[in-house]
Amino acid sequence: MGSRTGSREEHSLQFLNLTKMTTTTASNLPWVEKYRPSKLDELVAHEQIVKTLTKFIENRTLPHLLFYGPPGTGKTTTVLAAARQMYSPTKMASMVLELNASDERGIDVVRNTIVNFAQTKGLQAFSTSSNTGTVPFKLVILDEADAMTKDAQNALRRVIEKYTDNVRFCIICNYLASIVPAIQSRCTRFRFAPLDQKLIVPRLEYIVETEQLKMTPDGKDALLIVSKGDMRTVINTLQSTAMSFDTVSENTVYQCIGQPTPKEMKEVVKTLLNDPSKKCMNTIQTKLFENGYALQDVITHLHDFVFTLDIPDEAMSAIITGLGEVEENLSTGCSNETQLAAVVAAFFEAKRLCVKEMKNLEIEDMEF
Ligand SMILES: Nc1ncnc2c1ncn2[C@@H]1O[C@H](COP(=O)(O)OP(=O)(O)OP(=O)(O)O)[C@@H](O)[C@H]1O
Repeated sequence: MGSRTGSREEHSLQFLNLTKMTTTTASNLPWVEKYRPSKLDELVAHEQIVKTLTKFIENRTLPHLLFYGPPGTGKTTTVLAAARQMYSPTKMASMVLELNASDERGIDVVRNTIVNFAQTKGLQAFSTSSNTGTVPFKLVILDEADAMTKDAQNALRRVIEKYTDNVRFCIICNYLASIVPAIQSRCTRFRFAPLDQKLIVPRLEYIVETEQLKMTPDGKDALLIVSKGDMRTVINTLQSTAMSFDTVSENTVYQCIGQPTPKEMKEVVKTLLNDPSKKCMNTIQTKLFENGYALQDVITHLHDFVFTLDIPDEAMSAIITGLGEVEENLSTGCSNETQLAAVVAAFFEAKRLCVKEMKNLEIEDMEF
C-alpha cells in the first residue's frame, strides 16, 4: 500500500475527525465545514433523494449508490449524513471507509484498501432509537470517483459484486460519463442538480445571522448569482468577503472574487454593440484588464448576457460560436489580448448579420 493511500485505520480516523468537526462549532473551522448539515433533514433541496434514502435506511435495504452532479450540491454531505443515521457514533470509524481526492485511486487501492475493508465483517445496532435492528453491511464512500483510473473501476465492479453481502458502495462524481457503464448499472443513480436560489436563501440568511454579519440585498443577490447553485461557493465567498470587508454588498463580493460587476459588464457590452472596433479594444482593456480581471471570467458573463439579446438566430450563433472558440483558445494558453480581439470580431460579425436583417443592435433599454 502506498504511503499516500494510507491504512484503513488512517481512513477511519480521517472519517472520525470529520464527524467530530461537523458536530462541533469550533470558531476556526471553515464555514463550509461548520455549516455542513449533519442530518439528512437539514439538507437544502434534494427532497426526493432524501426521502428515498430515508426509506432505504429504514428498511435496511440500501443499494449501491451513485451520486453525480456539479460541485457543492451536497453529494458528500448527503452520504455522510446517511452514514450517521445508520451507524452509532462509536461504530462509525469501523463501519465506514471514505476515500477522497487526496487518496490514490489506482487499482492497488481497490485490491488492497477496499478489499481489506470489505472482507472483515461488521455488525452493529442502528443509531436511531426507532430502529433497534442491525445494519448488516459496511459502507465504502468513494468520493471524487472521476479520478479513478479505468483499470481501478473495472477491478471495482468485481469487488462490488463479490462483497455485496457485507458492503455497500457510494460512488460520488461530478460527471456520470467518467464512470464505466458496468459500475453505473450496479448502482442506483441520484443526480444532484444545482441548488435552487430560493432554497439557498434561508441557509445563507441563517449563516449571516449566526455570524452576525452585515449583508445588503444586492450582496445577497451577488452571492446567489456568482455561485450558480453551488452552496460551497456561496459559503466560501460569504466567508472571504466578510473577512475582508465590513459589509457583504454587491461591490465587495465582486471585489473579493476578482470578477467584473454586472455594472462593469454592462459597459463592456454597450461598447461591443455600439462602438467602432478600436474603441472597443481600448475601453475593454482599460476597464477590465487594468482592474486585473481575467478574460475567461468576462467571457462567462458575456455568454450569460448574450441570451438576453433580441437578435436574429444567425447573429446569436456568430457570438456564441466566437465566444466558445475564444474560451477554448484561452484554455490552451493563448494570450488575453489576441483573444479579446476575437471577442470584438464575434460581436462585429453579429452586428453585420443584424444589419443584413435590418435590425439595430442596441442595448440602451435592455435589462442586464
Ligand atoms: N444541499 C445542501 N444543503 C445544505 N448545505 C449544503 C448542501 N450542499 C452543499 N452544502 C454546503 O456546501 C458544502 C459542500 O458540500 P458537499 O461537499 O456535500 O458538496 P459535493 O456535492 O460533494 O461537492 P463536490 O462534487 O465538489 O465534492 C457543505 O459543507 C455544505 O456546507
